[in-house]
Amino acid sequence: MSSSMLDLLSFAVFIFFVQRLWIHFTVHRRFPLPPGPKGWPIIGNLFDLPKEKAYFTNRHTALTDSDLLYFNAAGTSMLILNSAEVANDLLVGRWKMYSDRPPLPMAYLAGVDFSFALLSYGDNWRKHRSLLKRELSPLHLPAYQKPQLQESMIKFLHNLLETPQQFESHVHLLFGGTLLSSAYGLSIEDPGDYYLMLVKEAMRAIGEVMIPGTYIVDIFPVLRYLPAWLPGVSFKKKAAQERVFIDGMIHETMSFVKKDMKNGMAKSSIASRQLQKMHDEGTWSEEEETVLRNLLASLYGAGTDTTAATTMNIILGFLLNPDSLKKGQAAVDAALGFDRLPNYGDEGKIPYVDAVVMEALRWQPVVPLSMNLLTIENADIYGGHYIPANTIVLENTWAILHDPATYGEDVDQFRPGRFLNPDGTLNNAVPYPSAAFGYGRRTCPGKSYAQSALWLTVASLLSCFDFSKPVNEKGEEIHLSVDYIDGLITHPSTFECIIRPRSKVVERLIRQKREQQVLS
Ligand code: HEM
Repeated sequence: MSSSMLDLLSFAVFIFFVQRLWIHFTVHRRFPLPPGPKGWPIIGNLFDLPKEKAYFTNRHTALTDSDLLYFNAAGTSMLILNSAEVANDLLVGRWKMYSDRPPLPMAYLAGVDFSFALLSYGDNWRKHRSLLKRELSPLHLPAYQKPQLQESMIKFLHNLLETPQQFESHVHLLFGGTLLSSAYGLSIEDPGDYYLMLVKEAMRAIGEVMIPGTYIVDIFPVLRYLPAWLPGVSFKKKAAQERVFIDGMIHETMSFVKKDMKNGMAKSSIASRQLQKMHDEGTWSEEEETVLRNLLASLYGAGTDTTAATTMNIILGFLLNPDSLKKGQAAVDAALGFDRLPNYGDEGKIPYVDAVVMEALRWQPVVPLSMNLLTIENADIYGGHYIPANTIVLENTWAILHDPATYGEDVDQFRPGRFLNPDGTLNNAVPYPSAAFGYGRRTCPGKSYAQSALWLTVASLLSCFDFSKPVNEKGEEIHLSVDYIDGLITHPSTFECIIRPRSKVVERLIRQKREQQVLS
């Protein structure tokens, strides 16, 4: 290294420490960091970070009078927001500073940088978001997505009738299959479908390269420039292996649509409609197609496990609180009678169904510690506390939705009735659990789609089936012991449930509808 380079480097180090000292003696004296456990030199709170159920632990570690909890994980600042008030103040009120995503070097090496959900906030993100809005806004749902969900629901109910013990797999097929059909026009008939396996493999790969703290390149990003043959750089080999599945999902699905469009056989889908629109309006370009392709590839991952896990929570809620099942069935029967299945024309007419959806989103939020949002360049001062630049901000959705002051003392129970007035109408004084979908600019763009999908699922399950706990050889109910599996999306561990059609009439209705569907 030349002496001028060394001089420059020494100067940069000098400036860095002067800046640190200045912050320490001026800013921190007036504005301390938010409360948090006292850390060790250099490693800070690295060993204080909860290894599992962080959302729960963070709420309970939060120091008395503050809803902020601060960790310094070996130099990386992390801030947990434990109340709706601070989440609103920062993520909504100061969205310009709190809408980014942190860099994920390992995930990028494996090709996950395609994902809309991980894009940095800016023009490219806006382009993706407005395209999605065209297809998933509440205004557009009735044209394409709702008829699609209605179709898939018949297949789902029929599957439950045939093999009720495989209900978990049927739930995944319902939401995954519908999204693949909506996005690409794919008809997914069974869990072994080629495209379904392709996206599932890609999801597994994405999950593996995004496990925090697993790959050294995530701690020292500069290592990504080293050649793969060097010792200690095996993460590059792993990234290349997983990239095959991830690229496969992005490209093969889109190739399927383009081939069918060329042959004039393409079914209506987001891909076919948007590609056709680009060609009709003369706006097609490689770049526009890439935006569409990457956006669509993000939907399965963001939309399947979230809705499926919420549905599993609903079934679990019915088992743990059979009274909610009885009340729900009575409400659906009163609105529909006994000679037809629910449809979207019934939306808004059965408050108990809305209450079940809201309660499931609140009771076990499937993203309990919402994704990371990062202050971009600037530090911030909030509530008398100094928040350093580049802080990873995590919103504790679980804590927000388990606040007894908002939802009552029995927040840990599944009780849809908390959202209802005594006369059975919706009680607007109890807030909708919107925190389940995030705050600010990065709030979930699939919210309306998810709500509609869950609404029809709940109405259909209540109308058609009975759910009960499994029994032992003496006919006694077996105690349900269900744990929650942490991950990008939290879901209940596998549990058993007895599912039976409520009547011969409903059984016949489902079979008739399915037969018509297969013949058409
Ligand atoms: C019960 C169902 C769902 C829940 C609870 C849920 C929740 C969330 C949450 C908490 C976020 C992060 C928000 C933030 O960063 O602050 C998110 C982002 C996202 N969700 Fe959902 N989601 C659901 C269903 C869906 C569906 C069905 C789709 C698509 C059809 C979808 C697409 C997305 C996308 C693309 C993002 C990334 C947005 C961005 O980064 O700008 N989600 N969702």
